[in-house]
Amino acid sequence: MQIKSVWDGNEAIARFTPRPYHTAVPGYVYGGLLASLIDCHGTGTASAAAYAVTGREPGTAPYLRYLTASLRVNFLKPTPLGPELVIHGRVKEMAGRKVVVEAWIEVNGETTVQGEVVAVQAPDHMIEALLNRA
Ligand SMILES: CCCCCCCCCCCCCCCC(=O)SCCNC(=O)CCNC(=O)[C@H](O)C(C)(C)COP(=O)(O)OP(=O)(O)OC[C@H]1O[C@@H](n2cnc3c(N)ncnc32)[C@H](O)[C@@H]1OP(=O)(O)O
Repeated sequence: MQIKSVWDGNEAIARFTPRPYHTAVPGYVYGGLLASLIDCHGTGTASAAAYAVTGREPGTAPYLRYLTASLRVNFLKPTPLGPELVIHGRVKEMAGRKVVVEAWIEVNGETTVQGEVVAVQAPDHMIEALLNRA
């Protein structure tokens, strides 16, 4: 998704403006795209939180990267196509290699999508693959 998730010490925020081809019902954003945003931002939030609790600088080695073990998405209201979406992520639970992140999407100040990501720390060989991707 190429989103940039920014950690503010309490939660992570990302912004994304869907394009006209991200549509299913005319005028509204495709749900699969919204689920992907929750997924990407949820795993990014898990990573940022893992660095924060260990007092480490984000993005430094040894790398802390997360895989999606479970993704749940509730579409509360149709999401209008056009305005910028604000994706929020907040840690609900953190234990061992697992981080549970609650995430939601706001448009025009209204929450239209709510989700939860169970993220598990990626094994070393997958972290290598993530770091080496084009
Ligand atoms: C803000 C700044 C940003 C920073 C910059 C970040 C940049 C970041 C960019 C990269 C971002 C890439 C994001 C990729 C996001 C995908 O797209 S990942 C692709 C889709 N996911 C997959 O392919 C995963 C496939 N599944 C697996 O590989 C394995 O099942 C898993 C998920 C690694 C878990 O297996 P495992 O390592 O054997 O883990 P296991 O010991 O069984 O379980 C560990 C814990 O997780 C729990 N768990 C495992 N599976 C589940 C499940 N399905 N449901 C609930 N709990 C579960 C277990 O119960 C256990 O919990 P505890 O008992 O410890 O409480």
